[in-house]
Amino acid sequence: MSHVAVSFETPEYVANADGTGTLRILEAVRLLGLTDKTRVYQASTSELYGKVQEIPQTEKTPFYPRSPYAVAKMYAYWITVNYREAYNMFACNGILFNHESPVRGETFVTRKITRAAAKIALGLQDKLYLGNLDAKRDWGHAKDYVRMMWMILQADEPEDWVIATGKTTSVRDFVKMAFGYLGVELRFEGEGIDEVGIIDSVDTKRLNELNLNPKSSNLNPGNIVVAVDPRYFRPTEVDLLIGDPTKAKEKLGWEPQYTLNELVDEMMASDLKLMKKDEYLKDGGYTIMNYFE
Ligand SMILES: Nc1nc2c(ncn2[C@@H]2O[C@H](COP(=O)(O)OP(=O)(O)O[C@H]3O[C@H](CO)[C@@H](O)[C@H](O)[C@@H]3O)[C@@H](O)[C@H]2O)c(=O)[nH]1
Repeated sequence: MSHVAVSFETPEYVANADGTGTLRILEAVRLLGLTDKTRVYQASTSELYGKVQEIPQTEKTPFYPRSPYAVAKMYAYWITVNYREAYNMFACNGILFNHESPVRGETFVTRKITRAAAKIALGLQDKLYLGNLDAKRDWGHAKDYVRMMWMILQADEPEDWVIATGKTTSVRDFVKMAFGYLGVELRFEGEGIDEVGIIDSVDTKRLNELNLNPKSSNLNPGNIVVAVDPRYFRPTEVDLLIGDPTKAKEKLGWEPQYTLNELVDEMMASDLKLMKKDEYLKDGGYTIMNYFE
């Protein structure tokens, strides 16, 4: 269970799956006598930092979890450390900051944005509704992070590691980057729940390059394509995350290979391709499913 907002609706389930679930795996290794030949990677998270106590966040920054998900993950973190110390188990926490890709679940904010931007470009959707546009995240490419998971398990000693890019970007700026891929410049106006994203300009040459038809798309200057829906606000929010991956770089030689721009471009290209299938079906007279968070 990895969705922070959903964890407020299912707090007991997340404690069981993400907290006690980790204990069950560690116990299985111990009780089966597999400690000497097993290496355990615990998918820890930057959500542990929550209401951040230090900027940027390192392996030494104190935790302040802000959701049932993060509290359950806090148990998972410490039980992993405890089994390492108590039973000499090769058990590690990878404290991964947000990592994204074209196969990210559609209810996480990056994918929700790239899918919607692609649908708006194809005339299949009018508007994208989001929650907190000010939230800032340290977004990296999942491929870089999964490579690091593997490196953590090959290390000489079991340790805990921060995996991050060291850069932070707001949700609002991520939206601008996604529309930027389409040759569209957005401007934001208004405040709080009245804030909207309006199309400032459209580069028709870029639309042609992408084989998008300006007439059937919803990309027209003046169109409101982003609005705020308070249903997506969280009872307690994590406002700012930015990690310091110095330890991983220096001790394991990890270097991320993707920039955020490359990640956004890859996600946009993939979602345009995916949504073109919907366009094809719609043109053929079929009903297009609407996907909502
Ligand atoms: N999901 C979502 N988030 C929104 C929206 N509008 C604004 N946001 C804001 O966008 C930020 C990122 O939300 P998510 O993409 O849902 O990710 P997350 O809460 O940061 O958690 C992800 O990253 C953690 C760290 O790696 C993971 O531990 C966690 O499982 C998840 O993958 C949050 O501050 C959230 O409030 C929206 O419509 N939907």
